[in-house]
Amino acid sequence: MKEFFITGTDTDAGKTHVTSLLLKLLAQHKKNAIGFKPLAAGCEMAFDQLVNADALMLMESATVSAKYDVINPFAFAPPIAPHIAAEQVGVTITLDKLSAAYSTLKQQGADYHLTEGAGGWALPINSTDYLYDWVKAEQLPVVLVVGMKLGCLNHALLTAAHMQSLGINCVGWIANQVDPNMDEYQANLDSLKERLPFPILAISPYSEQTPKLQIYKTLLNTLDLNS
Ligand SMILES: Nc1ncnc2c1ncn2[C@@H]1O[C@H](COP(=O)(O)OP(=O)(O)OP(=O)(O)O)[C@@H](O)[C@H]1O
Ligand SMILES: C[C@H](N)[C@H](N)CCCCCC(=O)O
Ligand SMILES: [Mg+2]
Repeated sequence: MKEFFITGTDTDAGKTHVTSLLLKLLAQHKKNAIGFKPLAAGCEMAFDQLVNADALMLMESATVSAKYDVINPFAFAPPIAPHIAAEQVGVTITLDKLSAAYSTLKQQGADYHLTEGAGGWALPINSTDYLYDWVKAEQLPVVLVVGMKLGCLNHALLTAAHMQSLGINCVGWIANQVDPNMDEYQANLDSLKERLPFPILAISPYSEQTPKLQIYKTLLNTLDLNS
């Protein structure tokens, strides 16, 4: 069984975009894979339940299916910080509840479990805990999606430094070109390659029509897709 937590430099960094591509890559290699979106804020009612576009996209890209609630156990309507949305409806998100939901996900028969975070790395889940506390408790290997835009150097380097301070195993990062007109894109990419303390796994070029990954060998090694 392999498992990864996909975090990002910020909300809209492209975590869902990249996680969906990773699930499709696993499908191409005939792997049983499932996505997990534990916390989703920004949901709509459909068939009497709140559903989130990220969770639906992960479900579409996965080879293993499961009921919606299993993929997305915490769903909130307003597109705001999840712990605030939870408080508004009297829900308390806890580390134990997240772990219980993750156990259920792991009973669905997948060999790969890709969990998408929410927002950036330092996401509060209640008044005292952060989503990274859960990542640490579960000892999940982490992939950092860097949304390539002005400001991403600071976000990426602070995220990496904080992960290191917690002893998190970040297996690598993926450059996601969210801004097709970013000035000095290549120089920024090189600056991150030089400074981030973990390897680049892939580049996700800007594409609205046919999203794809430029895969580095490090990604195939990380996902165990060499054979
Ligand atoms: N490589 C790309 N090319 C073109 N569009 C992209 C790319 N990556 C992301 N996008 C678009 O940018 C937006 C934000 O991406 P995405 O939803 O994956 O971010 P996120 O990190 O998952 O955000 P959230 O914190 O809400 O979960 C989406 O509309 C997505 O389609
Ligand atoms: C609504 C949005 N798309 C995400 N689902 C939640 C983003 C939370 C960001 C919290 C923060 O860091 O300020
Ligand atoms: Mg997302």
